[in-house]
Amino acid sequence: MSLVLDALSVRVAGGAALFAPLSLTIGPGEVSTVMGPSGVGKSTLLDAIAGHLAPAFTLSGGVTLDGRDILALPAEARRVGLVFQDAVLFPHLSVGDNLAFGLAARVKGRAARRAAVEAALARAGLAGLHDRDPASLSGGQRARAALMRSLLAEPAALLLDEPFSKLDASLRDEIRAFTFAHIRARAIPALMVTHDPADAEAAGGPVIGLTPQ
Ligand SMILES: Nc1ncnc2c1ncn2[C@@H]1O[C@H](COP(=O)(O)OP(=O)(O)OP(=O)(O)O)[C@@H](O)[C@H]1O
Repeated sequence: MSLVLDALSVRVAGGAALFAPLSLTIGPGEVSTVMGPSGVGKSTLLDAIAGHLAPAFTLSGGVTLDGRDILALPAEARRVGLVFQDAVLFPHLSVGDNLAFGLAARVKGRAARRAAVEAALARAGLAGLHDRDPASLSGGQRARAALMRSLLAEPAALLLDEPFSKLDASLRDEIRAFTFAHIRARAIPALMVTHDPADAEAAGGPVIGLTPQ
């Protein structure tokens, strides 16, 4: 599974491109990092790939995932997961129901869905917390649950927008290692936006500097 960007560029409708066209191939289990000045369009780049581009922008270039052109597809058909720093759990659902919300549609039947959620909770070190209220979890537990919810949807690629920046230092290393281990285990390509050079180093993949056009 590879994610390929071909001269991808975004412009404000009727205006100039935000950044120089970007071409990039991200292989299975690889995490490429995008860095660049504030406002250059890093979050907008991820939105464009995920299919959530605001109407104010227009897109040029191509994006393929596993050889399939995804730009013509609606967001929900792209199989691209997006994890961001403010990823929150739905407060009115239990922790387990939050994860079940992300569960791929192919998992049918109540018992099978419950088993898949329990297994994911255990993998995230959250065993026994199925029925808990999200507000009763620690910040690190919430971050792991939100990440698991994204992974349970079985995305074919994962986009990470400053995923660790709200975590305190003691948690950051743990969640970072957890996230990258899961990306490798699932052999999906990932693209991460960050301002933190330590994130890029831990990701281990290429670092791309996004430059204003
Ligand atoms: N709806 C909009 N209409 C016009 N311009 C917008 C709109 N939304 C965002 N922008 C502009 O698009 C540019 C890209 O924003 P974006 O959030 O992608 O930057 P970023 O590189 O992720 O920044 P940061 O590092 O600060 O998060 C910014 O200059 C922003 O002001």
